[in-house]
Amino acid sequence: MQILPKISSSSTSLLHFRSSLLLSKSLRPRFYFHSNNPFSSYPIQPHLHRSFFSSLMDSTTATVDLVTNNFKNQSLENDDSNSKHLLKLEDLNWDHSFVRELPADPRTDIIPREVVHACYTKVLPSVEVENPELVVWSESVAELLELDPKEFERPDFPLLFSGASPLAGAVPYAQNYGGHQFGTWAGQLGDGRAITLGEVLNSKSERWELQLKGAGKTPYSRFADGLAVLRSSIREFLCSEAMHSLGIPTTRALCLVMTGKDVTRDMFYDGNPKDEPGAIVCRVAQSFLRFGSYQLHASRGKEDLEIVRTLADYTIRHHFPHLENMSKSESISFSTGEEDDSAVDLTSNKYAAWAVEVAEQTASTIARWQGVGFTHGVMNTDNMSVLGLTIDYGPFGFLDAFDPSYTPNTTDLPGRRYRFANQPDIGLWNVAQFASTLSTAELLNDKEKNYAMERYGIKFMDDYQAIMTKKLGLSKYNKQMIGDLLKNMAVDKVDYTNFFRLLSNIKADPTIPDNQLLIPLKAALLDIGKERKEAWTSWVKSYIQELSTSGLSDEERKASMNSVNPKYILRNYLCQSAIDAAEQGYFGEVRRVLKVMQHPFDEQPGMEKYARLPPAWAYRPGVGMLSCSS
Ligand SMILES: Nc1ncnc2c1ncn2[C@@H]1O[C@H](COP(=O)(O)OP(=O)(O)OP(=O)(O)O)[C@@H](O)[C@H]1O
Repeated sequence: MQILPKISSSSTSLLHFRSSLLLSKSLRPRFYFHSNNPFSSYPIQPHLHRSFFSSLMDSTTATVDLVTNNFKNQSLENDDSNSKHLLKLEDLNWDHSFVRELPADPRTDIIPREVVHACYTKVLPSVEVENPELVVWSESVAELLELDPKEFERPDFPLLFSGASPLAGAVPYAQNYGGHQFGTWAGQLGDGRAITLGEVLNSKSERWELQLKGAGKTPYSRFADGLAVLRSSIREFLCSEAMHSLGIPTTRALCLVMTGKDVTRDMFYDGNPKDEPGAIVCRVAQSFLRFGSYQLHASRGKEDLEIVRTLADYTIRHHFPHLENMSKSESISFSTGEEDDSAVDLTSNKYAAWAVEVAEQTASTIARWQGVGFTHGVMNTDNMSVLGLTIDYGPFGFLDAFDPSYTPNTTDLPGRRYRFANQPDIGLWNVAQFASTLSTAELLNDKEKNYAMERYGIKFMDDYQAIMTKKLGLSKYNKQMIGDLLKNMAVDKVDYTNFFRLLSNIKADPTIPDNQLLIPLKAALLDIGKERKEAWTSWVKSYIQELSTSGLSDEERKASMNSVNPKYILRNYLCQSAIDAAEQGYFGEVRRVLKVMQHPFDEQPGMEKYARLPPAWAYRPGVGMLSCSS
């Protein structure tokens, strides 16, 4: 069964949007060129209508504090200096709730097959290794597990984290899930090369799932080999850690081990496969459950709807426990528009409250992607975390020259479905699939489903506006100013990261003569002609005027802007340099890039070369744009 919700394209105001959601029984989001979304300055598919986001732009207010607080919350987890009792690997406190509480595949072989009525299959890592080596590790992830950093020095560490030797206490399994890929239902997918070792509880009762990506075949491997190569593993390791340091919810990475065995890959899908070094990343997250984990069972008809409910209960119990006992005082009431003015009472249905949280967390994460210019590249529903984490670092890319139509994925080129500017709409499309799944399982009614989707839109715009307001150092959201800026940036292909970092050097002094206004931005506004200089000068003038109302000193504003505008971003070419060195056996560069990306907002004297624009070689195939071959 295909679950395809619809959203009316005629919604031009928030009210209209709400009503149209209510009117359509089966909701199907469509993808629009959003004339009012400042990211979409240039039409990609002009024949399509404008985005529903345009209708929300004027009706939500941004609060700068929201962003400040969110960024603060993200860094809390490392603030546990008082509770240091460090563990050996053997002492980890394994929990295995997933295996205990959810239906299992009765078989444990790895023969590719449809696995029905089950959320997972117990399977052991089967990857072959030859003198495996530890390439890089994250002490900050070890801290989450309360793991002694000395454990990384153990001679058996590479064997344990390639899966070649069993880790005491682990009960490995592969998860079963499905998904929509590029908008089409793909059926069962599952962990074809990721094998979970189990969940570890730390002393604060935080749950962390450990998963080896590239550890060998599972029943979900279909025709593939269950393996991963060094280049994609380095990209996943570095980017997940870099995203965390940028304050963006993400899966993490504990370590990366090179197997010592080659893996054959056709990197450009051009019929020229070659051998590449194999590798395994140990990923860590509170949970790797995806929208597709629920979708798969709902797609299999009535008999399996009970599994959707069981999985929903499991997820709420372990990952949204505050919803189990929500009291009336926390209730949120919502008027759904002219046609049906009754309220959605989230206290009467925990699944509705859950769907809203999933929608909002997804929206919030995507707003942060837009803020730093991150393009995921493969936002299929099997890559949408139910915790709103960024998951699956395939052909991702951070924007260099600003281009709203940028997609890092060569497979995405014909339609650019996953282009930068389209990510907010795709997020909604995916949330709609998730909400429809819950509604198919009779956990949500139509009104609750619509409400979850509407909350996505509102939360996205609130967070996005707050982020952009802070990036520019403004006291309130200014749609016109931000829209004009992004238009200028797109015309002149201005580097997204460097521009915002330099912008904080502008002084809020209206007496600065016109011919000096662009001096602070010189390094970002390269090669612009006279006419463009005029456009930029005019923008900077209005910007300075707006700044003068902010009440902040130049120094205060600069400090605040620099806390959200990174100096260092994991550009694809930096990943590639680290990969090239590692493939030659030199791991120092991967480790150095990790260190730099762990402090993206700091100046880091001596490391300036990691903030440079991409060199000419960065435009060669396989660096700035990648296929899914990994
Ligand atoms: N080399 C491989 N061997 C077996 N299965 C694979 C392989 N590569 C991808 N898959 C499977 O293909 C599906 C979609 O691939 P996707 O590119 O999202 O995977 P991935 O990068 O392996 O996964 P993840 O989403 O866990 O990061 C998933 O079911 C995945 O497990």
